[in-house]
Amino acid sequence: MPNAIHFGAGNIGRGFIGPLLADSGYHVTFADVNESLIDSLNSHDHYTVHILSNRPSVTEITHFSGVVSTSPDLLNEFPTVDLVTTSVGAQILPKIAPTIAKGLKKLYQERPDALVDVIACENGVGASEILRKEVGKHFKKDASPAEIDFFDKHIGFANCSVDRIVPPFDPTKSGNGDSDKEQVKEHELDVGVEDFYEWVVDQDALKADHNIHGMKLAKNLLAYVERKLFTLNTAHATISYLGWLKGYETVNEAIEDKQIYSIAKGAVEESGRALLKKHTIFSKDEHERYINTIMDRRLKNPSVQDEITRVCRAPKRKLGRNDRLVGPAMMDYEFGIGKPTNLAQSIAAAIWYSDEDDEDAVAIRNMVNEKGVEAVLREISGLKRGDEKADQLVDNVLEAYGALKGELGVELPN
Ligand SMILES: NC(=O)c1ccc[n+]([C@@H]2O[C@H](COP(=O)([O-])OP(=O)(O)OC[C@H]3O[C@@H](n4cnc5c(N)ncnc54)[C@H](O)[C@@H]3O)[C@@H](O)[C@H]2O)c1
Ligand SMILES: O=P(O)(O)OC[C@@H](O)[C@@H](O)[C@H](O)[C@H](O)CO
Repeated sequence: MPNAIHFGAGNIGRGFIGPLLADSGYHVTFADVNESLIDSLNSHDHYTVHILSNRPSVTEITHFSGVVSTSPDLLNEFPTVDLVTTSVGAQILPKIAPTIAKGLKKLYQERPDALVDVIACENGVGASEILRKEVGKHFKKDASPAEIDFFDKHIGFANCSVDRIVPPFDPTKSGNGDSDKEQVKEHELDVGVEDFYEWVVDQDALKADHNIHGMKLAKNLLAYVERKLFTLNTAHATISYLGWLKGYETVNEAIEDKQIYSIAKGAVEESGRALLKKHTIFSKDEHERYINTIMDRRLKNPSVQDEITRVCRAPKRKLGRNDRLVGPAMMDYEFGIGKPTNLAQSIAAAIWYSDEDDEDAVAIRNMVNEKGVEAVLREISGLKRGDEKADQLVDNVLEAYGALKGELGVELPN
């Protein structure tokens, strides 16, 4: 039986990547910092994935175990590993890199001929490449030439696009009916997922053939990553930041607000125009269908009750230069498309987001109060002063930020 180590036993780990690996015959060792989650994984021989749709169904997941990611026991899993995957959050990748580096050294000692791939299943451009650089720094420190050769030639780091909405799971709120026996949550490992999924992996970066059902292989990975991040995630974030300011708690509530729907649709049209110019593999008709499926089917799925605070989480990452808001807005300027007014409203709403339980949001509000909004755009979003296009976006967002209160007709936080 092939073996996979998956870092992050959260929603995507248990609800998407873990199940695809298990269904393809892998034993999955989940590695997570959450000790009680690991105890639970080790004390159950199965858990259930609930498909949240108007035709609900369930799949039972078996052949998994858990290990605390900070425990030395995790290193003992590496000599038999075939594939390493992650879904911990892009900002966490540098934290797990030293462990992966140590594990790969152990793998080299016991199986110097092994070919192993590492796939970071995170929202973000080039996540596996970022992980490769981080792991490489640790692996290559004090490494022998043979070890360095092993790292460079035997370990693949393949970027991917990973798409499946996996909200916090509460079967009583799934919209599938409380009385439906199939939807009763058995234990805390159970997870609810939308029926749609897409996992596209860079075929040129893989060192081995892993035969995983549901994993699509493709060249032009950047096109798939940006199409997904700059459409699904752009709309999701826009709906959620504006929704939070208007007092909604779920994505379903916020998307029914006509003003929010219209800004979100405008934002994905603005990003879509640039995406089609940059990535010519997608036709205009195909992209229009892609947008419509997201806006009118996936994000409106009444069986998926997603929390706005989950979608808004980590706003520093989401305001990053290459992420879902600033990334497509800058692409509009770069491809001469014009002023992305809807994206600017979305960026402004993200800066206004002030959930006290979100440490990024608190840091952004403090920065706004101490240094002003422009500092957020320059320092967090990397919009360099003197770069003409970046300066245009800054002006556009500052205008949107000031007008947002009037536009939405709500009181905004300090
Ligand atoms: N949930 C979704 O709809 C969805 C869809 C596509 C992609 N993603 C991406 O998948 C990744 C995970 O998202 P999620 O929704 O599953 O989050 P989550 O919070 O449900 O799961 C993350 C898991 O990582 C663990 N973790 C955190 N730090 C760790 C560390 N240092 N070592 C080991 N484990 C650690 C946490 O304990 C948690 O169990 C993110 O990059 C997200 O953008 C999520
Ligand atoms: O996971 P994040 O924090 O990057 O973004 C929140 C959601 O938009 C995201 O998890 C989506 O549900 C997911 O990307 C769908 O594929």
